[in-house]
Amino acid sequence: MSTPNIAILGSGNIGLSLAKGLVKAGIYTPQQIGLTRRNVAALAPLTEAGYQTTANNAEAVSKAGIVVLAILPQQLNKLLDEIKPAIDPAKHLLISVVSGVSCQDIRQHLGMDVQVVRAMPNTAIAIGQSMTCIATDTASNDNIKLVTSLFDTVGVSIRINEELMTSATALCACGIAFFLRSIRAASQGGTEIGFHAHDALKMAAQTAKGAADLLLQLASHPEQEIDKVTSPKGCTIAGLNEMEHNGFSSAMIKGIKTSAEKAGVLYKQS
Ligand SMILES: NC(=O)C1=CN([C@@H]2O[C@H](COP(=O)(O)OP(=O)(O)OC[C@H]3O[C@@H](n4cnc5c(N)ncnc54)[C@H](OP(=O)(O)O)[C@@H]3O)[C@@H](O)[C@H]2O)C=CC1
Ligand SMILES: O=C(O)[C@@H]1CCC=N1
Repeated sequence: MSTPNIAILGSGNIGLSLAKGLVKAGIYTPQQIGLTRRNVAALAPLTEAGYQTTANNAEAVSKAGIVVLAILPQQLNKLLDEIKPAIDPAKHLLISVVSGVSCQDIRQHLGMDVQVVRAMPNTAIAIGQSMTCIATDTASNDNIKLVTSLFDTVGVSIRINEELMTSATALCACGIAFFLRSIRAASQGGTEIGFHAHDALKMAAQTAKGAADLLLQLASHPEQEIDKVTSPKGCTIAGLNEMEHNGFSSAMIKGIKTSAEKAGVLYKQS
């Protein structure tokens, strides 16, 4: 079965990352992807690259089988009102990456029984390295498989219960920023102890990549790998303990909890 054409409504950070990731993975050609935003002129380079760009969401929906909602929570209701006349529940599958909005919220606003699957990717989707969490309430197994297979081409995906989607948002989608800030902080430390900024950043990023790969490739626990680094009376444990005295783990845990709480109210506050 060939994958239906896709319309990405909201071509911002995550919408464009998804489009680029799908093309890079060879699942779609740019010509099979519709991209929308109100300021369509900003999509000129994408138009040149062959994507179907328009400011008309309903038109994009009518040309697609899969419709990705990639706008901000506060922009969702207006967009749903706009595309409602173009949606055919027998033809369309909706994939929502919008944080804090349930499948039921979307069906309720549309007033129709269309199939909705939520996906929570992160921006590493642009390079095929997303951690994507997938959830639904009423979508068919075939459609869940279709969405999973799509996101499997642009990273790793897992299916979770829908009530955990706000937690997934914090840990994986926001998480990219948390780990990037950690790498940035490490590079700032590196510069203070003698490296040029660009060297320090490269060294910190590759070190972070190695740490992540140790866990993923060896399926080991972080503390098991940390124990291998911390020589008795050594410099690693001295640095690590200093970080913990300053609340390193605590700051990460509290930040993730705060993000999850915020993700849960984004739509209700909009
Ligand atoms: N950024 C991330 O890492 C992730 C984001 N998400 C979720 O994805 C969604 C989008 O986030 P993000 O990409 O960061 O946000 P952006 O603000 O970067 O992108 C939103 C895009 O939607 C467009 N837009 C707004 N209203 C409309 C409309 N009525 N019709 C068509 N396009 C419209 C905007 O362009 P214009 O103003 O020109 O219309 C903009 O390009 C959010 O719900 C977020 O929670 C999920 C996972 C990760
Ligand atoms: O910051 C946000 O609200 C969005 C959701 C996850 C990543 N970015």
